[in-house]
Amino acid sequence: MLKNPAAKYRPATQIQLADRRWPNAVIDKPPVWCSVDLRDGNQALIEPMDPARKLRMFEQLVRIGFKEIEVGFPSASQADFDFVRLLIERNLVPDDVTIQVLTQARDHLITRTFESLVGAKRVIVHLYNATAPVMRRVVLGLDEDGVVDLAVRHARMIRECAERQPETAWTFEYSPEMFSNTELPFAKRIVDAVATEWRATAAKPCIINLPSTVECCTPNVFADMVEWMHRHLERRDGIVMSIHPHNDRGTGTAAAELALMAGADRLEGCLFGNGERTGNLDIVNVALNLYTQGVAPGLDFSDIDEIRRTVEHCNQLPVHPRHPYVGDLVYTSFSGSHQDAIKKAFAARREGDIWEMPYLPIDPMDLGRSYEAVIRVNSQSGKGGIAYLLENEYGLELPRRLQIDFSRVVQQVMDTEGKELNAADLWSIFEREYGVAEAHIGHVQITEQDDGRVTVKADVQHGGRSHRLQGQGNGPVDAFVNGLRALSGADVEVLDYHQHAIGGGAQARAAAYLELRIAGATRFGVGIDANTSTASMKAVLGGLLRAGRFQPQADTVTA
Ligand SMILES: CC(=O)SCCNC(=O)CCNC(=O)[C@H](O)C(C)(C)COP(=O)(O)OP(=O)(O)OC[C@H]1O[C@@H](n2cnc3c(N)ncnc32)[C@H](O)[C@@H]1OP(=O)(O)O
Ligand SMILES: CC(C)C(=O)C(=O)O
Ligand SMILES: [Mg+2]
Repeated sequence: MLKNPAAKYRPATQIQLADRRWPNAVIDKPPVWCSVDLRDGNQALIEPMDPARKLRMFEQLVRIGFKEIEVGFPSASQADFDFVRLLIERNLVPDDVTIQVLTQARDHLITRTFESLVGAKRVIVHLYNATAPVMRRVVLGLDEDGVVDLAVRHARMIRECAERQPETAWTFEYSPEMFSNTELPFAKRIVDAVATEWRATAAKPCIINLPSTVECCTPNVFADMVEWMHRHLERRDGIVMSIHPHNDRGTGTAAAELALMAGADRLEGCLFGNGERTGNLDIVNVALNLYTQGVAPGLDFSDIDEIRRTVEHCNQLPVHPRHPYVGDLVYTSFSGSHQDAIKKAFAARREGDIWEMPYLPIDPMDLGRSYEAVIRVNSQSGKGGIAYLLENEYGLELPRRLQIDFSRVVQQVMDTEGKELNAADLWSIFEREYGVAEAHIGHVQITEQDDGRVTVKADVQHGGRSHRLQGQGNGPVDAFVNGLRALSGADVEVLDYHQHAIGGGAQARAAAYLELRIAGATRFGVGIDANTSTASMKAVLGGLLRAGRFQPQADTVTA
C-alpha cells in the first residue's frame, strides 16, 4: 500500500447544498421496490441462472410481493431473450406485476429488445448509457454533447418502437450509468433531455434511475447528490426517481436509506445483496429495517429461510451466517451478559407489548425463525443462557442459587472440552450432577395424623436393593428426611425449597429443587416426578447420593 494514497486516489466531490433537507427527513412509507436479481444479480454470477432457476427466482419474487421485476437483458443473449418470451407466452406474469428489461443505447439492441416483448401486457423498458467523465472519454469517445445526443436518440427510438406495439402498456426508465461519478449539472442535463424526449408528465411519468454503479463516496454525499437532483430536475413531477446503489464501500444500505430521505421514490436491488462485485443493494435489509421502525414494507419475508434457500439455489452462492436478518447466527447470543438480558426480557414480556428485546432488533418469529437458536452456550456464556436452554427445552425453571451452582459445573466441563454445549448436553450434565436419574423411589404411602403430623413409608432403591423407609415429621419431606436419617444415618437438612410444574394436563410432572446441608456442606438435589411429594423426596435422595452419604444400614428401618 502507498504511504501517500492521495498520490493515486482522490476524494469524492463534495456537493454544494448548504440547505440540505434530507437530514431531517423520516422514512414513513416504503419506496416502490424493484428487484434486479434476474438481471444485475444474474450478470454477476459465476454461472448465470438456467431457465429453471430463473423461473424459480421469478416465482419467489412474485410471492414476496415485488410488483416490478427486472427479468433480464433480452438483447444480450438468447437465454435472456428466451426467458422473456417464456414469461410472456406462458402468461406467467401476474396482472399486478410489471416486468422490466434492460438495454444499452444501441440501435440493434433496442430492436431486439422490442422483439422479445411482443405480446407483453406491461413492460418497463430500461435504457442506459454511461455518463461519467472516464466512460465518456475512454469507452464512448464522446464529449458531453455527443453523450446527450446518444441518449436522446435512443430514448426517441424506444418511444417510437413502443408506439408501434400499442397492445403493451409501456413505462420508460433511463439510467445515467455511473451517476455516482458523474458531474451533477451534466447528470441533470442528460436526464432532463431524456425526460423531455419521453414527454414525461405526472399523468404518464418516466422512471429516472440514479445508480451508484460503483459506490465511491460516503452515504451522506450520495444523499446530497440525490437531493440535488430531486430539487433541480425540470420535470420532477413527471419523474419517478429511482436509485440503484451498489455496495463497494459496504454502505449500500445506508446510502439507500439516506437517498430515500433525500427524495427518492423507488429502489432497485437484489435479495440479500447479490450483484456485481460486493453486490447490489440488499433489498431485504432495507425492507426489514423499515419494518423494525414500524413501517410495513409491502414485501413479505415471513418465511425468510425458504427465501434464502431459493436464493442460494438460484445463485449458487451461500448467504453468510452473519448476514443481516437471515444469517444462521444473527439471532444467536453466546455471551453471558447478552443471554442474561434476553432471558430476563423474555420473562418480563407480555402479549401485545412493543418489541423491546435486548440484542434482538426484530422478533425472529416474524420471519419464521424460532427462538431455538437465540441462546447458545459456549465458554463465553453465563448462568442466564444455561438456565434459558434448560427452561426452553426441558421446562426446568432453576432457582437463582442453583443456576449459579450449575453454571460453575458447566464452566468446568467447558474448560476441559472447549466446545459448544447444546441443550441435550446441558441436560445430561445436570442429570448427572444433581442425581436426577439415580434417585429411585418405589411405592410411597403418606398418612396424616389428627395432630397434623405426617408419616411417610417409602421404598428406596439403591445398588440393586430395595430399602423400606419410614419416618414422621411436620410434612412429607420432613418425614422422609427423618426416615432417611434412620435408614442411613445421613446428616441431612433442608435449607431451601422450590417446586414447579412441567407441562400440563395428564402429562404434567413436578420438578423440585432442594438446597440441602449434608454433613456440613451445601448441596443441591433435584427430583422430577408425576407426584409433587415424590419429586421432593427424590430431590433429597439425589442430593445424598451425589454426596456419597446414602449408606443404608438395614433393609427396613422405622424412625
Ligand atoms: C452497470 C451495468 O450493470 S450495465 C449492464 C451490463 N450488463 C452486461 O453487460 C451483460 C450483458 N452484456 C452483453 O451481453 C454484451 O456486453 C452486449 C451484448 C450488451 C454487447 O456486446 P458487444 O457488442 O460484444 O460489446 P462489448 O460488451 O464487448 O463492448 C461494449 C461496446 O459497446 C459500447 N458501449 C458500451 N456501453 C454503451 C452504451 N451505453 N451505449 C452505446 N454503446 C455502448 C462500447 O463502447 C463498446 O463498443 P466498441 O465495441 O465499439 O468498443
Ligand atoms: C444498468 C445500471 C442501472 C446498473 O446496473 C448500474 O449502473 O449499476
Ligand atoms: Mg447495477
